[in-house]
Order: sequence, then structure tokens, then C-alpha cells
Amino acid sequence: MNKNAALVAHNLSKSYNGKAAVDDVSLTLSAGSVTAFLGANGAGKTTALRLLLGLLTPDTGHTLYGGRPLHTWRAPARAVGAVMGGVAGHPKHTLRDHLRMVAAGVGADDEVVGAVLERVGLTAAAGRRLGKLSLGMGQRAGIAQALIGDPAVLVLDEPVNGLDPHSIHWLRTLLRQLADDGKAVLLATHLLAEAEQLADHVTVLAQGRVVAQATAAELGDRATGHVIVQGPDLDRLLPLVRRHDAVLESTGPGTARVSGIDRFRIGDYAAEQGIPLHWLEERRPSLEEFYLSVAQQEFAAR
Ligand SMILES: Nc1ncnc2c1ncn2[C@@H]1O[C@H](COP(=O)(O)OP(=O)(O)OP(=O)(O)O)[C@@H](O)[C@H]1O
Repeated sequence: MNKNAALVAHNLSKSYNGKAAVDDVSLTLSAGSVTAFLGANGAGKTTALRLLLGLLTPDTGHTLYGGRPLHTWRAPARAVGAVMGGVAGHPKHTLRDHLRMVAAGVGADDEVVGAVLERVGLTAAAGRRLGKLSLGMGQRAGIAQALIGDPAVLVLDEPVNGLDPHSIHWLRTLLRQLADDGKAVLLATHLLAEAEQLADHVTVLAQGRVVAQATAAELGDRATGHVIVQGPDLDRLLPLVRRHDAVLESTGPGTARVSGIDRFRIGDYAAEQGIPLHWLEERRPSLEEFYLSVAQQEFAAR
């Protein structure tokens, strides 16, 4: 076990009415990294986050922050900050006053409130009432609130929901900066492109279970892609295809799709045999294709 990890969750499980919402989920978050919990709606992401945060009691398993359970931290807001959808507070309170109250609760001063407002780009909106914040401002305010304790771990549930493209870009940049500052960031998302673009590590959840855990790049490599080849004489590739137990599928005149051999082998073989090729392109699977394939394999095994 990595004792220096910002967060270690061991074998978390939670069932409702005999059905597992989260089934034996383990996770390690390191300082300076962004991790995504990726899964379809109902995969168990929110339940897993609530277990990590101590908002739900697990049937089995436990979570350590900096090597210790959250309840042993004198100031839990230094261990973890959570954004579980917008900002919750009295709609008539101004954003500044709301954050001041939160700050007082965690022993932070007004300077911290000014700093977090600036960090999320809401300095000019500090005097607005919570009830008058737009959806995007509410998301930013939620992040400001989570950052007040300067936590080592930041957890966000579907943070891009309802955001416009400009705000999504802003959020990506902010999360990367927070990781660069040394925080461990965990976000739950059903948006495959978000996980692929933003996260260093991806944990794929399906029906409450971890079905894949790797870097975004490794996940892509693990899945099988295919190669598009074009040329006037593609049948001459068949001996190579047979040798590798691969598949060559004609997709039109002079064009085929090969799976089971990489483009280097195909190119080298074509050069050795004097087979003319006009095009050779490896199509790597997207994380989406990978996710669907692992989820299908997982369900098929049940
Ligand atoms: N309090 C509860 N009582 C009964 N079942 C629950 C409860 N909370 C979650 N579940 C069930 O557990 C499963 C996982 O739900 P969860 O909300 O964690 O999924 P999710 O991946 O976050 O999906 P979504 O993005 O749709 O919220 C679902 O089948 C859900 O119906």
C-alpha cells in the first residue's frame, strides 16, 4: 500500500435491498494527479463518492486520507473538499457571506474567501445572492466552497453537467492547475471524452464494480484497434493475415480493414514482398469503444 497516497479506499461495498450499488471498489489517489470515475448512469459513481466522503457507511471496506480515517482529522476540510452539484446555502445570502460562514466553520479567515473567489473567477459576483447565481456560477461557487479548507483531495460529481463550452474549458484548466499545485483530484463522469481529455488515470465502473483501472493511454493500448489499408493488390497480404490469425475485411474497391496485426508488421511485409500500398493508417479505439467493450465483457460474464 502507498502510505503517501492522498487517498486510499479499500474494498468498499454498499448494497441496497440486497443489490450491490458499489461492489468491492478499491482506489488510490496520488497528489498531483487527476483521476476519473467513468461509468454510465447508475454504475455506482455517486454512491462510491459518498462512501469515500463518509456520507454513507460502507457495508465493508474503509477509506484513508493521508493514511488516516477522515473522522480522525482535526480539520477534515484540510483532507478533502467535495463538489456534489452546485452550492448549497440560504438563497438570500450573498456568495461572499456564505463563503465567510463556511470559512469560519473550518477556521479560515476572510482572506481565504477572497482568494478562492478569485481562483474560480467570481470576485465580481461576490455580492450576488446565492439564489441569483446562474448554473455555471453555482458550479464555480461549489468549487470555491470546496477549496476553502485547502484540501489535499478534491472530489467532484459530474462537474461539467450543464456547463457551456467556455466554462468546461475553464474547469479543465482549473482542475489541471489544482493537480499541478499538488492536490489529488477525483471526478465522476459519464462523459467519456471528459475522462479521456482531463484525467491521468481512469477507473471504469460498471454495475458497481471496477472493470478497468489504468491511465487513459494504457486503456487505449489495451483495447484492440484496427488498421485501414489501401492498395491495388490487397489479397497479397493474406499470407501475413493467416500467419497472425488476424482478420482482413474488404470495405470497398482497393480498401480493407485489418484487425489483429499492427501497421508496422503490415508495412514491413508489404515492403519485403513488393506489395504496393497507397494508404496505411492505424485507428486507435477511443476510450468510448474501450468502455463499451469492457462493460459488455463484464455483463456477459454474469
Ligand atoms: N439510497 C438508495 N436506495 C436504493 N438504491 C440506491 C440508492 N442509492 C443508489 N441506489 C442504486 O444504486 C445504483 C448506483 O447508483 P449511483 O447513483 O451511485 O450511480 P451513478 O453512477 O452515480 O449514476 P447517476 O450518474 O445516474 O447518479 C443504482 O442502481 C441506484 O438505483
